[in-house]
Amino acid sequence: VDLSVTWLGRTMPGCLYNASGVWCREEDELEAVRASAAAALISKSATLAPREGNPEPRYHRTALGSINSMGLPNRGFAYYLDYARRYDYACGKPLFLSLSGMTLEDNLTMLRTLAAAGLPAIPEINLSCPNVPGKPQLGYDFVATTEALNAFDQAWPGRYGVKLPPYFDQAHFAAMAEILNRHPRLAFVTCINSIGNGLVVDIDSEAVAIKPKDGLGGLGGDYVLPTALANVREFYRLLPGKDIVGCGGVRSGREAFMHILAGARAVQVGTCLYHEGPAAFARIAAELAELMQAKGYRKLDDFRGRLRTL
Ligand SMILES: CC(C)(C)CCc1c(C(=O)O)[nH]c(=O)[nH]c1=O
Repeated sequence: VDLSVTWLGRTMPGCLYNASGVWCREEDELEAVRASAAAALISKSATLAPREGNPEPRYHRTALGSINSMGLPNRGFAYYLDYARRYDYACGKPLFLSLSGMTLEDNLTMLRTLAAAGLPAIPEINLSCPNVPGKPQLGYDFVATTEALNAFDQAWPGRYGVKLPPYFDQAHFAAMAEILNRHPRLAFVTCINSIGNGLVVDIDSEAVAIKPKDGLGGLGGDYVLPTALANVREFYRLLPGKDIVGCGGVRSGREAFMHILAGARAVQVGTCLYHEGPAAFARIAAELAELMQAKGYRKLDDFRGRLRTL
């Protein structure tokens, strides 16, 4: 069984890697992912300046997944750029850098600096990044998204990707697709980021689970799998020629299989990785291979995007 993935002009040895934000803020975490069965790696969304992030508790696990309001804690763009300068690209595992500037100008500064460095690292720009206060996150503001993508095309000469928040309305899928399809160098979209502003309540303490935002936070894990699959499948249909990276609810070979069936080129693991660590990649890959073997599939192209409707 062959789990390799060819995209962005290269072949990665498998189809699984980390979701930005999980096991990727510090160099030792990135190195642990790279040394694992992960087939690629992506860094924690970088802002221009380092950030402490929100007060703790800011992450909480539940029986069905996770809630977080981390607040973009990261070492700052220069730290991840330095890692990208020293990275051994010949290892065959692509390095992605997630960017989440506090302003559009910061995103452009990071893109221009990365371009000047001339490295094989690929930017994945986080469209859940903060927008003007009082306005929705960038990915939910179609005018701001249009302006941002036009600016990214000017600041970055190569191929890039964006991390999308989940959409829940057919008109929103269509509106975003119309925008994304105007950008030929936008090579991939990663669906989905956490489902925003959930609220977890503890009935014993009669309190919320996390401190920031009076308990509101992004949901991950089992909670988000159907929404993640829907976003993968809709954008797979709506963005011909672009790759979709599946993210959301992957905890075994089964969910990885579902994401690829829905059209995913590669698959990211977040909440499950947070708790299991990088050993999760070998386990999930083995489970996926076993599932493919049982179904008579030899490679991912045998079933990618073949989700049947009734
Ligand atoms: C939510 C933001 C802080 C604006 C961006 C960073 C981010 C965070 C975070 O750092 O809180 N958590 C997520 O689940 N997704 C994200 O994209």
